[in-house]
Amino acid sequence: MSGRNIHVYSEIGNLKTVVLHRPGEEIENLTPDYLERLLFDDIPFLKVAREEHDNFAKILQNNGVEVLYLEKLTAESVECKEVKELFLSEVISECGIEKKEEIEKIKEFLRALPTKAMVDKIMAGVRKKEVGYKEDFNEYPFLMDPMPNLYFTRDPFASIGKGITLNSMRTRTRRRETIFGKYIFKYHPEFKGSNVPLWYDRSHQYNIEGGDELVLSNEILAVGHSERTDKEAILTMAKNIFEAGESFNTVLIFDIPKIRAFMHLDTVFTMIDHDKFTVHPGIEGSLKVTAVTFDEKNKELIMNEEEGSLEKILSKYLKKDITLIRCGGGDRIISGREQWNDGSNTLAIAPGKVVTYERNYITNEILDKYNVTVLSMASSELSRGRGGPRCMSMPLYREDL
Ligand SMILES: NC(=[NH2+])NCCC[C@H](N)C(=O)O
Repeated sequence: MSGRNIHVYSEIGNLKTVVLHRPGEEIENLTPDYLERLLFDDIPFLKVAREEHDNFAKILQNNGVEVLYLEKLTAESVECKEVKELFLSEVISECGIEKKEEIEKIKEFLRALPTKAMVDKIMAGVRKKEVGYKEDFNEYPFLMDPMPNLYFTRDPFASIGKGITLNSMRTRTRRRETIFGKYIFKYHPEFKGSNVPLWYDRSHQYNIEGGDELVLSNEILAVGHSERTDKEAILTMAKNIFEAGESFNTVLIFDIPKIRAFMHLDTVFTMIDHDKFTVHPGIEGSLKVTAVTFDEKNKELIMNEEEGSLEKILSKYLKKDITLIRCGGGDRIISGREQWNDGSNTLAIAPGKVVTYERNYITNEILDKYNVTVLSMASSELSRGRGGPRCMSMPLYREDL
């Protein structure tokens, strides 16, 4: 089976391969009691969420993108007995079960399933009654929590250059999601031989999430210091990338407000063409940008705080005039509404060709006026998880510009 490589040196190069996760039974395991802890604002109707997601996949496939599914890649990675045992032990060890008897029961229950069904069940969560325990109505029903955020494949691991960051997620509910990427890149028949370099590892103390990681060019990265990502993690990742001799020579750290609406940099800022970005006006006034470079001789990072407007800073580093397209046109109400529904979270599948949510029709009309090709999709149910088309996708291969 031929090896696959990671190759992502821009946000806009023709997208050739992407990882998605089709919303699973984990969505049906959401209830009001746990919505906040599980990072959802409402309970999606799974049937419709799947229809919307299938349409998303079809848009990509109709535009020449190979769609891989996280759940299938994981099942293919843990098929062999030894790896499956390692995987089961790691997944169970991180779900907070303490009693040895419960650990053995849930391991036996999962081991007995066909591999793909086992992966689907781990993602969906395991209830106490599924392994033979009595459930009182008022007690917590899960032995293993559901992972409803898995369809936001942008965050647990992120492709940069030839490698990935295997991320250390901020919240407990999303931490186990990174185990899937760990086993795919270590054991999947099409990846294990590629020795994909890790620019960051899930075991590291400081947090970083993929929604904060943007590849602006083959030299420049932009990373959000956000509600979910620590500056220390960005610096560790930067040093690993610089020392590996990749083509990147600068990491721009965007210090953005630490609030849920702006949870990741890509909720307020995405690249859509060689010289165009969408941006939420809510970050422009207070934005602080720090440029991180590398002193090869002393093997040290150098940090310089950038002055001036976002356009000026981007123009300086991308060496071209930059246009910022404000989500919602800059109107306080429209921008607020459309940013909340991920109007700034565009996925570029080619230069000037993006996937967006149809509900953000004002921003879409503005993009059209800038000659951006907009492929819009319904998202009434998907939006309840508070993520957009970029959140729901992790590129593995983009053609160079
Ligand atoms: N790249 C992104 N903007 N991801 C959005 C993730 C949404 C998810 N409910 C969370 O809070 O983590």
